[in-house]
Amino acid sequence: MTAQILDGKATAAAIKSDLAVRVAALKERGIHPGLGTVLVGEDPASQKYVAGKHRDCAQVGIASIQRELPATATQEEIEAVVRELNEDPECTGYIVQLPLPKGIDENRILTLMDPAKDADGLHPTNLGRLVLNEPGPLPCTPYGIIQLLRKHGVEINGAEVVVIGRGVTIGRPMPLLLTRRSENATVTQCHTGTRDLAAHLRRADIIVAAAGVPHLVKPEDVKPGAAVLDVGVSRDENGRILGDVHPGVTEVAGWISPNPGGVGPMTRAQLLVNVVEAAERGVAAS
Ligand SMILES: Nc1nc2c(c(=O)[nH]1)N[C@@H](CN(C=O)c1ccc(C(=O)N[C@@H](CCC(=O)O)C(=O)O)cc1)CN2
Repeated sequence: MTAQILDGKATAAAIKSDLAVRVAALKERGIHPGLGTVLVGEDPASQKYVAGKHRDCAQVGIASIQRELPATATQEEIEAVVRELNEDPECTGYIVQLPLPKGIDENRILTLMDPAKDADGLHPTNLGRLVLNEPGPLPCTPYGIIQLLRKHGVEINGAEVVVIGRGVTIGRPMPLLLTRRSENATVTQCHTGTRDLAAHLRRADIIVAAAGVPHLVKPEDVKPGAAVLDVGVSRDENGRILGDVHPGVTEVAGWISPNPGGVGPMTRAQLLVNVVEAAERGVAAS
């Protein structure tokens, strides 16, 4: 068996062309969505991701607001930029690119954001809304993964899903989304304390690998026909991406997300969905 491709690039392109129409409709009503990004330091991967987010904005007609600080920026300097974006009427939603440099209190920065402008769905209020099943922005990578599965007709309802990882952007929120009634999956969360990862993987209909450990998911541990989402990003000595999924898994799985070209573009598309939905909610409330 050779796995079918969960094509994030094509799926994200379709989402973005729908968003372009919605942005045009908002502009006709005098609403001009603008996405802000806060990038601290010179990490080449983060610079690339942020540049991609602004390229996407240009494609759908969302204005871009970019704030860059050096790696030496203090907690107070970053907080000042967050306060400034909270007040900026041109910025209808924004993100703080993670990770922040060592020594910076990331949770304090996220908490300081105006939850109504949190385009990442990572503010404690918005994570709380997710737990309570109330409307709000959804964390971009987890919701991008759900959309990727839905658009390719992969059955989530009743599926046994293994999520590997427990970070704030993916591992923590992913099970919350998958266990909503609308998705209805059964989730096992694995992490560095899991005793027998392979035993869990072998039972999974869907695997979300977000550990950041190159080739952690091996072909012999994947159930034939399973859907495998490769979220991990490590780099080889030439800067090329090494995913969490061993290339041999393609011969066993039913579905596989390429990396690059899978979950990354979906993360960016979902970010724009959050910006547009927040603007539309504003219209509905006015
Ligand atoms: N504030 C946030 N920080 C981070 C998040 C997040 O959701 N919010 N997630 C990741 C990084 N990320 C988003 O910012 C992200 C990762 C990957 C991509 C992407 O388009 N990847 C391309 C490949 C790019 C390359 O060659 O390196 C792909 O997969 O095709 C976009 C965004 C951590 N930080």
